[in-house]
Amino acid sequence: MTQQNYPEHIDLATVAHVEGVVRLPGSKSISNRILLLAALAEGETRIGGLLASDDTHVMLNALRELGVRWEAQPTMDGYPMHTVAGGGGVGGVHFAPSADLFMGNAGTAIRPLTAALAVIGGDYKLHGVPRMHERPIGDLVDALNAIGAQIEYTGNPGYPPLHIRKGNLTAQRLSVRGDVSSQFLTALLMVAPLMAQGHAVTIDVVGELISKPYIQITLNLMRRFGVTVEQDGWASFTVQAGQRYKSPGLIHVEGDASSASYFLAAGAIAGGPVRVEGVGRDSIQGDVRFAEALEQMGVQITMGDNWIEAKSNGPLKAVDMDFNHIPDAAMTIAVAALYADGTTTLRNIASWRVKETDRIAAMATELRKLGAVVEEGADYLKVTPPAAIGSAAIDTYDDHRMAMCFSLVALDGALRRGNNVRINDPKCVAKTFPDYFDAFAAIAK
Ligand SMILES: O=C(O)C1=C[C@@H](OP(=O)(O)O)[C@@H](O)[C@H](O)C1
Ligand SMILES: C=C(OP(=O)(O)O)C(=O)O
Repeated sequence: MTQQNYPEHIDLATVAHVEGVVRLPGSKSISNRILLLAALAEGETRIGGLLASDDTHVMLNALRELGVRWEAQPTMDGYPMHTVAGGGGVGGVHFAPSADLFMGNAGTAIRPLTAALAVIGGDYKLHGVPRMHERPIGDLVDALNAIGAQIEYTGNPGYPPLHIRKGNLTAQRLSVRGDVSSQFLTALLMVAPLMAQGHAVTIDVVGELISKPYIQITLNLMRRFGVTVEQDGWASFTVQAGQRYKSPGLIHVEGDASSASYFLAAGAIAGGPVRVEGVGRDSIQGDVRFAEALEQMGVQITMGDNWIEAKSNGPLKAVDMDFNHIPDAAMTIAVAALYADGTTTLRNIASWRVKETDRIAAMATELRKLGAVVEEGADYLKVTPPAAIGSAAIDTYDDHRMAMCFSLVALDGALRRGNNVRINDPKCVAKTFPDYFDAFAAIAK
């Protein structure tokens, strides 16, 4: 796995100011979607800028176990170029007939692969780290089993581990709940062309769909691989018969917009300007809208096609916002709220409870350690900053975003020298950003 040699915990040395340019690692969401689409497509795909982290290694290793040929070659710009041999398109996808696959804690790997393997058929076991076995997958399994898939739970019903056997999928119409994770709909959309042989396939969404911008990423990348999806609002999606995934040849992975949030927030809290390169106005990721939230907090934001810059503009303004569209980057707002001039409310974030940890509970616990007054609800968080941020050792719950979010407070401590904030178990950043603390140290001068 992708481990940097970080110590047991990180204490930042004293820094004078925060400023600089950060070249972002590739987007996790885009990387894992492209890998699977490339494996399902006709022809060979060359992928520039793929994220190298635990989540993408899980997907790459699974594809290798399934007999998909891929290789990585170094390039002049420091990022490897991955080449994935396609599976021959719809009807021509030949995965190994059986495999035992470790999915780590990568939602973007287990959910789409479950759908793909159920549709392709074979004898597959999928399992992950203990937390993965607490993350729901029942809505996706129900949707697939209802149309003839053979997926069994080998642990607790509704959760991985899973055993997938060969089923007989024939449906022209299926439905899936959209209110626990958008990844279930993403998974079904990605395999819909494999089912749409001889007839169209329509997917109906039951319940209010959450995290909608991630569906836009899915549809955008499917289009890049030659498949268009007809959309009836957010309620139903149709893939017409006879479409096949075709390799676009070369495809480039944007920088990760969720990873960008920590650097932008650092610029917002501690001076700046801090510029991130790799995402900007042209991005297909919803999390670029984190910049809008910062703007509402009074931060000076400038944006180019492929970069975003944040500069502090005095103390932050407290906000009361719905963050359903950017659940990952919203965690960064919860920590930035420590520097606001009043109570910040994050609404409509229930999905936080079923991610790497119960993020609403974890965030509330750790913010309180620093002296904040936090009110926690089933789907919201209210953060009132303390008069002075205290010293604390922050626990990270094996959640990369907890570690990256709270690095902002460690930074504040290092700048103002009044407090000391230690980050326990920083290695968990390996899920999406293995050298995060090195990149962070480079802007804290
Ligand atoms: O499809 C994706 O790439 C993702 C969707 C989101 O999950 P939910 O749809 O479960 O909110 C997000 O939190 C996750 O990090 C990545
Ligand atoms: C929720 C996340 O990951 P996953 O793709 O495993 O759902 C995340 O990266 O914040």
